[in-house]
Amino acid sequence: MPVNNRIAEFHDDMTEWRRDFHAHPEIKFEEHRTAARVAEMLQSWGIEVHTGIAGTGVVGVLRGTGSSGRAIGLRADMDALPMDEEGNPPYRSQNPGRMHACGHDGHTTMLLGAARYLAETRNFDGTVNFIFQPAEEGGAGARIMIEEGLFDRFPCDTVWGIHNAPHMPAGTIGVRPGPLMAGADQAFLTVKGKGAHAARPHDGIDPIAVGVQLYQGIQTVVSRNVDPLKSAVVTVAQFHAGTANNVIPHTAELKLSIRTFDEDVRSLVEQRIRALCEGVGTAFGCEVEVEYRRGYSPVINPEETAGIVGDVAEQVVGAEKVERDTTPIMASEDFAFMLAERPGAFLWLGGGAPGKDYGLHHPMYDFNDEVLPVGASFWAKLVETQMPRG
Ligand SMILES: CC(=O)N[C@@H](CCC[C@H](N)C(=O)O)C(=O)O
Repeated sequence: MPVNNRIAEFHDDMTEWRRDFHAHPEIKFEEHRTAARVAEMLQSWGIEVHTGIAGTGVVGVLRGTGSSGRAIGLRADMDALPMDEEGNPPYRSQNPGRMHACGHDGHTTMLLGAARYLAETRNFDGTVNFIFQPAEEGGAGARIMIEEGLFDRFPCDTVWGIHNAPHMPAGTIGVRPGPLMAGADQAFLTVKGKGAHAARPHDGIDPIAVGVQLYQGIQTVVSRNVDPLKSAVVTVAQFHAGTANNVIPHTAELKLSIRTFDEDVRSLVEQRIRALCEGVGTAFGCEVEVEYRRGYSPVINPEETAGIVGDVAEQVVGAEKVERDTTPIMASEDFAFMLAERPGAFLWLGGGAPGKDYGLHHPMYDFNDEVLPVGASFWAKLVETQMPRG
C-alpha cells in the first residue's frame, strides 16, 4: 500500500500499541489506563497534553512551523464495549466482559501513529489538536467534550474522524457527501403485568406474553409503516423477565435501538412504538411504560469536506481504492456532535480481509493491523495538505 514511508517504518510499533489496547479494553468513561498510555506517548514525543476532558478525554496540541494561525482537529475514540471476546488472539482481552469489538483500539493507534510522525517532522504550518475522546458507545463522549469547552480551549477550523470498516476491503477508503451514518435513539419499555404463581396464570397478567406481542408488533413498524424507499432499523436488543420457573413475573423489560436518517421517519417510528405500547397494554389490561430517549444525530458530511477527504485519500491509497460515494450504514456515531460544531468529515477505512471479516460488535471481531499505517498516513497527508508550509 503506498503509505507514508516514515510511518510504514513504525508499523511494528503501532501493531504493538494496538494489541496492548486490545488486551486492556475499557468501557465508556472508564478509559483510565488507555488515556494514561495515550498521554504518556504524546508527551514522550514532545506534544503538549491536556487530560481530564469529559473525564478520561485527552487532547494533544502540536504546533507546526509558520504563523498561519490555522488549526485542525483529528479525533479518535478510545472506549470498548461491555461484551466478552470469543476470539483467542495472543492479545485477547484480559478484562472479562470488556472487548474492543468496534476497533476503537485501532482508531486510537492510528491517531497516535500520525502524532508521532507529525511531531517528528513538524512539516505543517498551524496547530494540530489530537482529540482522544471517551465513551462513543452510548455515552456521547464527543458531546460532553464539547460541553466542557473542547473547541473553546482548542480552537479548530475543521474536525475530522475515521472509522474502520470491516465490510470494505482492507486499505480502501470510503466517504460521501450527505448522510454517512444514522441517528440513534433508544426506547426502554416496561410491561407492568401482575405477578402470580406459575400454576395459576388466570390470577395474573403475564408480562412475558404481553412483551412477546409487543415484540411482534414492533417488527411491523419498519416493514408496514416506514416508506420502503426510506431507511429505518428498530432492533429489540434486550428482553428481560422472570427469576424462577414457577413464578409468573410482575414486569418485563424490552430495550430497543432505533436508527433513522431523517426527522420525519424518526418521529413516525417513535409515534408507532408509543401507539403499539398503549394498544397492546390496553388489550392485555396492563400498563406499558415507555421511556424514549433521543440520542445521536445522523453523521452528515458537507460536500466540500467530503471532497477533501476523497482528494487526500487518492493521494494515500490511489484513486482505484477510494469510494467517493460509499454506501451509508445504519450504525451511529457521536462524531455527529462535532460536525454540528465545526466543518469537517467522517470517513471509512476498509479493514476487511480473509479471517478479518467479522462485523463490528461481533464477539470474534478484531481490528486489522495491516491498515494501521494507512489510517495514520491519511491523517498525516490531511494535515500536510490542509496546513501546508509556505
Ligand atoms: C445515546 C445513544 O444514542 N446511544 C446509541 C449510540 C450507539 C453508538 C454506536 N456507535 C452504535 O452505532 O451502536 C445507542 O444505541 O446506544
